[in-house]
Amino acid sequence: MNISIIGGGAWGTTLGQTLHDNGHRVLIYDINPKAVEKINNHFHPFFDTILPDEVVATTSLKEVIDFSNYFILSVPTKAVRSVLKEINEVLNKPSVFINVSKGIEPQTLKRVSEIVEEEIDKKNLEGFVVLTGPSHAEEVILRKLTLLVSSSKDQKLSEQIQLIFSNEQYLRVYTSNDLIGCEVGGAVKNAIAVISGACTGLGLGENARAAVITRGIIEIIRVVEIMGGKKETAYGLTGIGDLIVTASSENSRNFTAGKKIGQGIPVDQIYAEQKQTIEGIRTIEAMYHLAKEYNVELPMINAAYDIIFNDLPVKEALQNLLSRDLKSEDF
Ligand SMILES: NC(=O)c1ccc[n+]([C@@H]2O[C@H](COP(=O)([O-])OP(=O)(O)OC[C@H]3O[C@@H](n4cnc5c(N)ncnc54)[C@H](O)[C@@H]3O)[C@@H](O)[C@H]2O)c1
Ligand SMILES: O=P(O)(O)OC[C@H](O)CO
Repeated sequence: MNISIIGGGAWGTTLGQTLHDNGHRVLIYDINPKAVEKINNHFHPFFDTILPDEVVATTSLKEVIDFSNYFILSVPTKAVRSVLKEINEVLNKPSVFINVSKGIEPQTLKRVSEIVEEEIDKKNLEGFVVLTGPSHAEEVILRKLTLLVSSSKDQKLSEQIQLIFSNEQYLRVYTSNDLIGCEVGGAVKNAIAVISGACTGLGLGENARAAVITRGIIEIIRVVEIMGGKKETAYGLTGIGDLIVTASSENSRNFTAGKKIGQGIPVDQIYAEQKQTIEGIRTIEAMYHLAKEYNVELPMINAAYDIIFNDLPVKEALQNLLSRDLKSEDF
């Protein structure tokens, strides 16, 4: 198959290699000419890896649209709406959108599937799939074992995407019928990973990390349920699985950003120093608004919001969390 990849960063380029491994032809589109040049010189734009000659890139949106009717969305979530508007202006055939970005729009609380439905003309929207799960690009590019989940309202389509991405060497894809749960888990785990990193930056230890991960899954479940997903989905790869890999890894951009927050580094400086996408801070903003709008209890996310957006010192935020009424853990 021909498959178009929108966004040739760490993840999009890595998936390009996987699709090539699986016998597909890929064309990557990126707004950044330097990334495109690197890929066309067979270097991964972020990792020290030589790419297969057939993994090629372009800065031409028209070229990537003409190339196929399967589009992988691997730009940061904040760019998804604008890039879809641009695609919609040129697109003239029914197409499938496979989202691999992980976030929720703070202003609208929309998931990427909803943004796609709003921005792509109905006649050209053949289907939507989210492909998500615990997957550091650093490992997938080295073909290290990884499990993902493909989910769509259209079961046949999620099975097709499962087949396209799976191989017997390193990548196994499961399907799920809970699109909302998969989208929400993948997004909210980034917010919890920032919080986990902040604990490490503050000098707290593994006890604190285990506590953040465990109470984090409770906050994820609350969001999944309020947004219409199934809580069981959060127990799987797209929830607990992705939370573990992100909230306990120095490879994670979200964990690393959180660590810097814990060390008292201002968020503007973190964004300026970190070239790659950090989704979690924006998701903390989205979840803070969701908690207010739907009256959901998200104490860790609210504390993180106060640190990042209201300049509350990290130690004070922690003190506030610890001085809440004592309660039972019974489920
Ligand atoms: N890196 C990973 O390990 C990983 C794994 C799974 C999912 N993700 C998710 O994938 C998404 C992308 O992450 P990444 O790590 O590849 O980020 P990245 O910063 O490495 O790459 C993003 C790319 O998108 C390009 N881009 C930005 N705006 C664009 C636009 N309007 N048009 C075209 N290209 C544009 C950038 O130039 C950049 O090359 C994020 O939502 C992330 O959470 C990342
Ligand atoms: O490096 P991060 O924090 O963006 O996480 C990457 C992936 O989402 C892990 O599944």
